Amino acid sequence: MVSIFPSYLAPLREALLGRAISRGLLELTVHDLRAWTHDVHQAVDDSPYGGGPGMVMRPQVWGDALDDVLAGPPARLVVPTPAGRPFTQALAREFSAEERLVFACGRYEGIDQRVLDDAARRVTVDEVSIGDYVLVGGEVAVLAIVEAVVRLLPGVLGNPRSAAEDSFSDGLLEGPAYTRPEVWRGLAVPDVLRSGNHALIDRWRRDRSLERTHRRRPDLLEALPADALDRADRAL
Ligand SMILES: COc1ccc(Cn2ccc3ccc(-c4cc(N)[nH]n4)cc32)cc1
Repeated sequence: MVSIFPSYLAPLREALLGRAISRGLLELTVHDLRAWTHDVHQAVDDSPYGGGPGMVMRPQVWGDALDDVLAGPPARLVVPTPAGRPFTQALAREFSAEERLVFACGRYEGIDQRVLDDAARRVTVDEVSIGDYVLVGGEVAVLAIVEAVVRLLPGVLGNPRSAAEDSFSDGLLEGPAYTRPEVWRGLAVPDVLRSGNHALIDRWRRDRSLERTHRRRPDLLEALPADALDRADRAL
């Protein structure tokens, strides 16, 4: 990863991801973009051609940085931007199959487009958005993307079932989850979950997922392949 705020990416070395690194399941290197500046002010930005608010990150510094960081085994360059294509669970799976990913964290109003155009001559460049809202820089997006990708790597999650079955894997939202106590502040756990009847439990969970998806994300239902919903689903 390349950033002018390398410490913003320190959380990637905590908890589950930190353990995955110490277990050798993945390697993480964070570079400070300013290492590739040569002027005393270590300038990384300049005014935008055509005018407009804010500053744009200079191509020379990013070009030199990516020349070095992209050298070595083939990598895919991931560049978070509000103007990117949506980052989805499908793209997370695609990224998780890559041997090497390089993340360019922009700041200001973004990176001079020629940096991405030049990189695209050598590697696959993915400009991705993590949602329809504007952040201040790419680091938070990289934290989200890396977490979504690394949890899919074999051995990272204690329970591999959870990655295979988590929401968005079957195209629906996760339903409600419960644990002890059976009654908490007058609220009881749905009886079916304590029935031990796993066919009934699976049906109940599927119904809750369908209901929630229908209520909160009807777009996901529309996107389901025709054969994804069985007769019982449709009866809901
Ligand atoms: C209007 O154009 C703008 C362009 C960039 C910015 C700030 N900024 C600079 C680099 C950078 C990288 C990613 C993102 C981002 C990604 C998502 N999903 N939201 N925001 C934001 C970023 C503000 C405004």
